[in-house]
Amino acid sequence: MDTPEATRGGEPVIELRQVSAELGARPVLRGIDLRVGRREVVALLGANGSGKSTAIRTIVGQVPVTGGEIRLFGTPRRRFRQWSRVGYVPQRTTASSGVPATVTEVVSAGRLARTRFGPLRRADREAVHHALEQVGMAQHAGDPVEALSGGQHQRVLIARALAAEPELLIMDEPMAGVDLASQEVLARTLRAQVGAGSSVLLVLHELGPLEPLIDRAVVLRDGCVLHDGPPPEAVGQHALPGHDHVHPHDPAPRPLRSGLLS
Ligand SMILES: Nc1ncnc2c1ncn2[C@@H]1O[C@H](COP(=O)(O)OP(=O)(O)OP(=O)(O)O)[C@@H](O)[C@H]1O
Repeated sequence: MDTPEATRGGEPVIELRQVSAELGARPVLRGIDLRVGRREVVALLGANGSGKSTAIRTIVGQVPVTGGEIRLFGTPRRRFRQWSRVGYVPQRTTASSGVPATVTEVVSAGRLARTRFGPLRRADREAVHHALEQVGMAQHAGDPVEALSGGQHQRVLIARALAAEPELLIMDEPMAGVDLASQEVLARTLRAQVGAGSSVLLVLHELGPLEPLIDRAVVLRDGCVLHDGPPPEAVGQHALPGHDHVHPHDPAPRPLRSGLLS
């Protein structure tokens, strides 16, 4: 009989087995396997449209699966309810979703999974403040989010995910369209989270400043897993032909040479 993963100390925090998903009747994920172990940092890479965001969104329940199975902390996702254990940073869209709110209000929303939608107590307010400090935004606590730069807004979204003190962070392109200073802050924040024992799954276009943190890379192409193993640099970019990659979130899209990532 197989030894259960949990008793080997390797219970995955995320496990996708042969997961398929469709968007608008179009197959976008075509049977992907993806595993994130406890304390592991996994980068999900691939060209535009390869299915990275869709994979992430199936995990957090925003896109239904048409086949296969997803487990979170060993529980089938359909039955998973412990969302305070998961911090999710969606792909950044507009600065404020049109709703007037302060930085503190947005970050406090991330705490609701812990308060079960009750009022924030002192420990909750402290957690919100700590999350803002981690991303270097405490001095902007009372600012309207509409007034923030793209990088500052991204830091706020990350603070919102951290406010629940999650064990698992799922981030969709946290570095996209973010200025260098904010990238450094995000890298530092992630380092601290990983040091404290968090597990991380993040969509990236380039490993960039996060490279030293990445344990493993899963590369998607056309909704299938093309590579699962060491990050691309380690397997040799030249071994796999690249092509120009245009980032959709860049204000002025420019081609990047990204080898295996394209
Ligand atoms: N609502 C939708 N309806 C139909 N097709 C969609 C929808 N959203 C995305 N798609 C298509 O699904 C495919 C996968 O999209 P997805 O956003 O998962 O890719 P991605 O790898 O995250 O790309 P990017 O790097 O551009 O963010 C793309 O071809 C996209 O055009």
